[in-house]
Amino acid sequence: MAGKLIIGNWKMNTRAQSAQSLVDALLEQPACDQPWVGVAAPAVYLAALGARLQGRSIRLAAQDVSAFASDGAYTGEISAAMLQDIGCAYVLVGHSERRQYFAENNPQLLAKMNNALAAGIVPVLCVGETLEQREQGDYLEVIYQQLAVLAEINAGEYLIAYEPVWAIGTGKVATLEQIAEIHSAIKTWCLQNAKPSASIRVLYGGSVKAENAESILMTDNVDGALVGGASLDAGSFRMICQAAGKLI
Ligand SMILES: O=C(CO)COP(=O)(O)O
Repeated sequence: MAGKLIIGNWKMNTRAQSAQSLVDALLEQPACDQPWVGVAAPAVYLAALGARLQGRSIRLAAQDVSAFASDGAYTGEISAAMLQDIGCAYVLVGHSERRQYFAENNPQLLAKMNNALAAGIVPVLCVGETLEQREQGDYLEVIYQQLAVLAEINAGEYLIAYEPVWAIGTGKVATLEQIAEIHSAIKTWCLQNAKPSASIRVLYGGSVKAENAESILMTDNVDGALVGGASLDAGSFRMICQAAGKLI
């Protein structure tokens, strides 16, 4: 798909009613009800939102998927097949908050990626360095280690999201130069090391807002945005989607 992709990551926010209202508000906006717009809602609301989105263009996304492939005795887990069953098109894999709070590592993330791909869901591998890693200067090495998962994947369509940890929820957006440097490095690494599908697409995430979306989306090698806080406000998210729509 050409053009820019926008995925809103709601994280652990909303209630059944507010999740429904948010999706309803987005569906009313032609800029948002597009196949290049996705919403990553909390797992417990995905089924209801999937039903609401049937026949519409906005894509449903999950925030995580189990590393276990098949049904079975894995209390609390949600499989890729379950996510596919309720209409998820995308799933986030290895978000920095999951790496931080759940110690997710490359072997687990590879299993999650493969499970999503086997279920026909496009996984979005999230990578990014902490402030300390950036200040130490070895941030590219950190990102390459996170990307190493992709070298183990044989086929299938996936996305990458570059989210510098220091820019998430902080209001500190990376500069356009920093974004361009990393996105270009990610694509070069993938060309040399991964067995990608048709194209390598890299989204940027970290304090993307209505005010900065257009300049970020116009930056070299930025194929879209993964939006946290601003995706919880229908007006802000609409403006970000509008900025993306102008660039098709
Ligand atoms: O983590 C993010 C999206 O996955 C970014 O969050 P913010 O847009 O709130 O900084």
